[in-house]
Amino acid sequence: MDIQEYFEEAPEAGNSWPVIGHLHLLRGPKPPYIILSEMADKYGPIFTIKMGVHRDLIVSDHETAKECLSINDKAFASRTSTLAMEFLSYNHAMFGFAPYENHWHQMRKLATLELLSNYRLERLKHVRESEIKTSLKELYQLSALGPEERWMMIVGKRIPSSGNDEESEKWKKALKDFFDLSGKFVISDALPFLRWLDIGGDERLMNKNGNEDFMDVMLSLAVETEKHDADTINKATCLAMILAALDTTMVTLTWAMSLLLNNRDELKKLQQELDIHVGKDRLVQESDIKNLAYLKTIIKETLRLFPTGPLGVPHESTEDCMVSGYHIPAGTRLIVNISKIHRDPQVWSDTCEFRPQRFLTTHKVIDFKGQNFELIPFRSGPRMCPGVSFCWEINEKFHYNQ
Ligand code: HEM
Repeated sequence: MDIQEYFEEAPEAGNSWPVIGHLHLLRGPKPPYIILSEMADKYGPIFTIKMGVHRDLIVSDHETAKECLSINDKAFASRTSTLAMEFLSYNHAMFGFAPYENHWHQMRKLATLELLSNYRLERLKHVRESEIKTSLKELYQLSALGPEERWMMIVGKRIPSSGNDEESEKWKKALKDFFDLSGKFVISDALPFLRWLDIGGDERLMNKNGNEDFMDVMLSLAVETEKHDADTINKATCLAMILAALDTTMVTLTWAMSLLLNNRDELKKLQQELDIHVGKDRLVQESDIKNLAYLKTIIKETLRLFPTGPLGVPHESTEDCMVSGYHIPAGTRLIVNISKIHRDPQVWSDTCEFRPQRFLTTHKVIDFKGQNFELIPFRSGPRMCPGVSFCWEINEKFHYNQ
C-alpha cells in the first residue's frame, strides 16, 4: 500500500506551524519511522501531524533535535499519556513513562544511584568476582530466568544458577505482549470520548496484561510518592529496568552480529583485534573491553544504522517554547526521528553502509553520550537513557579503577 493511504495533506494556512498533515492511522505494512522519514523528505526536518485531537511535532535533523532536547530540554521532558501506558505502566508508576514530576525525579534518581551508577559498581568491588556481573551479559541472560532470580540479580543480591523453561516461556510471552501493546496507538488515544466503546478490544487486553504480575518478588524499599504506593512503585520500577534493558541490548547485539556476518572484512578486523588483545585461548572478559577500540566502533555503527528505538520514546511539552522559529504550545508531543538523523547524508557518507572505521577517522569525535546530536541512539537531555553509562563507560571506568 502507498503512503498516501495513511494520511492526507491538509495544510493549515495562516498559522505559525510548519506543515500540518492529518495522519489517520500509523498502521500498515510500512513501519511508522519509514512513513515519517518519507514525510520528512517531502516536508523538511520539522513538521507536525495531527492524530485526532493531538498534535505531534516530528523532528528529523540533528540541529532541530538539539533545539528540542538541549535548549528546550525542560519544556519537552514529559511523556505522553496513552491508554497503553496507563495500563501497562501501572498508571505511570513506571518512571520511564511517568510525567516530568516529582515521582519521575525520585525514581530516576533512585534507579540511577542504586542500579546504574559508579557508586553501585564501587560497592560491588567488595563482592566476590563471580557476583560482579550486573552487566549486559547478565541482562542478556535474564530472559532464561525465573522471576525471583531475575529480581535478585537486578538488585544485586545473588546471581542465579539455572533457568526454568516453562517460566522462561511465560516471561518471553509477557515481554512480547508488553512491546506489542505499548506501541499501540488505539482509537481512543486520538478521540478520547470514544474510549467507552473499546473499539478492537485493546483496553480489555491491556487491562488483563496490566493486572498480571511480572515479578513475584517485590523490592522491600518503602519508597512512596504522592501518587503511588510502595508496592506499585517496586513492581513498576523493576519491570521498567528489565523491559528497558533487555530488548534494547539483545536487538543491538543481534544487529551487530548480522552486520558483521554480512561484512566479512569488518569481521576479520575485529577478529584480529581480539587475537591481539585477548588471544585464542580464552573468552573475552569485561576487563578486555577497554582495549577493544574496533569493537566500540562496531557498536557505534550498529546503533547508528539500527537504533533500537528509531523514533525514541515520545515526549510531551509542558510549556510553550520556540523551535526553529516556530511557536510550539504546551501539550505538543515530540517525536524525534532518530533513524532519519542517523542517516543524514549531510553528516554521514555512505549513509546506509556499515562503516565502523568512520569512528576512527572522519567521525572520531562523535560519541553517543548526548552531546553530539548527529548520533543519539540513547537520545539526550533529562530523559536520556540512564542505561547508556551502565552499558558502556561505567564498565570501562570500573575496570580502569580496579
Ligand atoms: C542498546 C541499548 C539501549 C538503547 C539503544 C536504549 C535507548 C533508550 C532510548 C532511546 C530511551 C528514550 C530516551 C528519551 O525518551 O529521551 C531510553 C530510555 C530508558 N532506558 Fe534505555 N536503551 C538501552 C539500554 C538500556 C539499559 C541497559 C537500561 C537499564 C539497565 C535502560 C534503561 C532505560 C530507562 C529506565 C529509560 C527511561 C528513562 C526516563 O524516561 O527517564 N536502557 N533508552
